[in-house]
Amino acid sequence: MSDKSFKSLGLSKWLVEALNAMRISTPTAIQSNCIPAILNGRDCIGGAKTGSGKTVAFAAPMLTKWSEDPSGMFGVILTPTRELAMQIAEQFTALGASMNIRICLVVGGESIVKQALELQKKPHFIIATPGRLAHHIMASGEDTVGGLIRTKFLVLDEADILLTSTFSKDLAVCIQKLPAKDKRQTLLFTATITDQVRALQNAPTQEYKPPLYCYEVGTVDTVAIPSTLKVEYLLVPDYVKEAYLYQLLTCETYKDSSAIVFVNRTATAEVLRRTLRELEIRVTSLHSQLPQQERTNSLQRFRANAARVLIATDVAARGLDIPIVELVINYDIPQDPDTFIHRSGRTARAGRKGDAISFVTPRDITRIQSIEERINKKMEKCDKVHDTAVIRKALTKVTKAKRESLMAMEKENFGEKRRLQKQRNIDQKSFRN
Ligand SMILES: Nc1ncnc2c1ncn2[C@@H]1O[C@H](COP(=O)(O)OP(=O)(O)OP(=O)(O)O)[C@@H](O)[C@H]1O
Repeated sequence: MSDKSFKSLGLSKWLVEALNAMRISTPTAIQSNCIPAILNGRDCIGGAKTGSGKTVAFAAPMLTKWSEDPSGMFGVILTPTRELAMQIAEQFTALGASMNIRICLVVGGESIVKQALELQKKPHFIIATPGRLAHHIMASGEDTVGGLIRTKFLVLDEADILLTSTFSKDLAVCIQKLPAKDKRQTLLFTATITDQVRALQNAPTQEYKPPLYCYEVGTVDTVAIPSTLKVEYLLVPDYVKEAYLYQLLTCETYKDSSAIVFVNRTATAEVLRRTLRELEIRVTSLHSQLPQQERTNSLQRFRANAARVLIATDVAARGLDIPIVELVINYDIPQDPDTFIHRSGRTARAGRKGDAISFVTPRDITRIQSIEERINKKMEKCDKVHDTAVIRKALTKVTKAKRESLMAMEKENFGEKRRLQKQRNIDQKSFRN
């Protein structure tokens, strides 16, 4: 937190009131540094840890400028996942409610026709995943996407991943429809600034103009995770991972905690969801193989605490802001240390405490070392599950539940080889739209 007020940073009075109504009254470091620069017309790279208020850092100055001239399409905000786009759209809607703000959500899995009709009404802000916005640009007429040429702002939220090859084609289509780099402001935000993002400061590209104002709070050379986040590991033999998970979720410390369990594959998410449900844990799941309506419902149930545990792939790793989450479990260790930072950052947000526990099998040692090096912190050994007799007792129950889950999945043809292959492919592309 800083000693400045939002008003002294130059935000409009109506917006300061809207922020205060959400109990956001003292700017965080990223906010007090980036808001004046953006209001001054600068392009900006903003790097700060997970849960440190980056959304307000880019939204508030844009909303202030928009309210001075609230006409036409004003800003485009691109994010890697549908759920994150939905969350940002909700925040913009809430902040701009008193000013009759018009927001259009453009994400995969929803009606293209409905989105095209909304785009024709010239919303003030478009919050989109690159794949679906690119689709509209290529498939719709000027009456739908023509207004994009007058937008004043482009935001890349989770900029590091949006600048990777996964998104490059779609991003290029979107950018080519926006005003040239000198005629718009470009804002890039992430908790994990990569060299590729940082390089934009010095090297002009066709799409981005230096010099950018670049502000990084504690993401380089210091610990890259929030100070309120406790990181621990649990050594787990591969064949009893489910029993350890059950033990951890039902141990004295976490038996009532909201938890997200991250896995690397959709098939694992499905087995775990069914197994834990058999074991009477209130569980739901989020991954790219679910229909969009189910994804949305699942997340809503978890946000509302109707489900206590969310089993998720990396579609849930970035940006999601669910204050009740107290525990993140890395059931599978991610390959990229930055993914660990984003996953773990689903807890310990905005100064709250949270725990991230990683299940480590002998195969994962190298990955854990890379993560510790990246976050600049050693993980401590988790002492919540250590009694082998207890694990052995749980094992019988958990093995039975898992067997029943697998049988049910087989009956529903979930285990079919071709389908699993498709899942693997889609899972790799799960960020695309
Ligand atoms: N100045 C503030 N004071 C108190 N709470 C704040 C402030 N700014 C933002 N918040 C709250 O902090 C939480 C985290 O903010 P936000 O989601 O923007 O984090 P983030 O930095 O984008 O994280 P991530 O890297 O995970 O996307 C939100 O619930 C938000 O409402």
